[in-house]
Amino acid sequence: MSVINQALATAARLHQGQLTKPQGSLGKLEELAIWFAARSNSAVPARLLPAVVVFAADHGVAAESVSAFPAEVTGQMVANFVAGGAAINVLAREAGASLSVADVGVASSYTVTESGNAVLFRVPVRAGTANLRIEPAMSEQECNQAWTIGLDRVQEALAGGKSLLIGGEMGIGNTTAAAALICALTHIEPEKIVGLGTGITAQSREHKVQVVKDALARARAAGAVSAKDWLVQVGGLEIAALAGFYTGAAEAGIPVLLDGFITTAAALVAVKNKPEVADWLLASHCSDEKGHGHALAALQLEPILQLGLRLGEASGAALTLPLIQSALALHRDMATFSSAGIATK
Ligand SMILES: Cc1cc2ncn([C@H]3O[C@H](COP(=O)(O)O)[C@@H](O)[C@H]3O)c2cc1C
Ligand SMILES: O=C(O)c1cccnc1
Repeated sequence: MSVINQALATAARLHQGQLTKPQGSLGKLEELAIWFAARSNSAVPARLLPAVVVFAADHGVAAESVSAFPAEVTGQMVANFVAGGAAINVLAREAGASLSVADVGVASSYTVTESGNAVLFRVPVRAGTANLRIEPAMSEQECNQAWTIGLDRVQEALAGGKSLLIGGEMGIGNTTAAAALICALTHIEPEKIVGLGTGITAQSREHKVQVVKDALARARAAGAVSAKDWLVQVGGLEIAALAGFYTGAAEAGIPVLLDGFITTAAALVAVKNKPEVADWLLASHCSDEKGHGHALAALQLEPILQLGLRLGEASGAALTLPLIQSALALHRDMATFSSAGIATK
């Protein structure tokens, strides 16, 4: 596991104090620049080279009517990513981030026409998870296989010189799996965590709460204890790949920008599995999904934005990139009091 460099943080803080502005006047942007300095090789880090990887997979629990959309949408959206028409295609392009999609377990067949800005890796572990309400979502071996796909994506990003990793997800039914994981790992009750996902009714949400309660009771009876046990029992293939992705990023010493509810559930798994992963995580936004704020608080993360988003796909993280790049540009390019000949206090 890579360790963060406190000496660079101190040097970056000193540098901030010399820039031509009242100290602290750039608020959170100052803290962001210092945060990145501690996770780079310089007190004044270079512009970030961000990579977005969207992990896609299906969920057997979709059979329980927990989503407003049918399961086929997962594969159809993968085709949309490759064609360039999804929100994340637009946002990654705007932010200058590379975009790839990893199919780690889409159940339906889909046809792709490569015309957009996303590269597709077809590496399905199985055709979607099993229904986590009634049986383990996947086997331990399948979970490890999905986790390793996340690690592989980090290696590719490293080889490409990327300096910030963003994971996204696509998988109809995955707010149910994410909610179950968050409940299991934070001991917060499902009523506080289960949300509306793609836009189910309040009545459907009550049913979704019961599905999560049943899944938790079943998994507990099956002897789930560790974060990885819970991932096998109530997780998802894309969530396992994301947890591997975050763990690999921390091992390689590359900062991670989290997205919404599902990616935060994956981060919880990664951190409960290896607490040092937490040092490398930054929260982009707090989504409108009911339990997201609780999950971020459990990770002691403060989101940068709160825009009422509830999309996923890494959209919130991509939207935060321009702010982060601005924070680093200010840190890098502003004049100092002495270079500009400006009187100090
Ligand atoms: C067209 C469309 C595009 C999406 N992009 C992300 N999601 C988001 O919605 C899903 C989770 O919500 P639930 O648990 O209610 O199914 C995930 O696929 C997530 O990424 C989408 C959903 C839809 C319908
Ligand atoms: O918070 C999210 O990432 C989210 C919320 C609803 C649906 N999909 C994703």
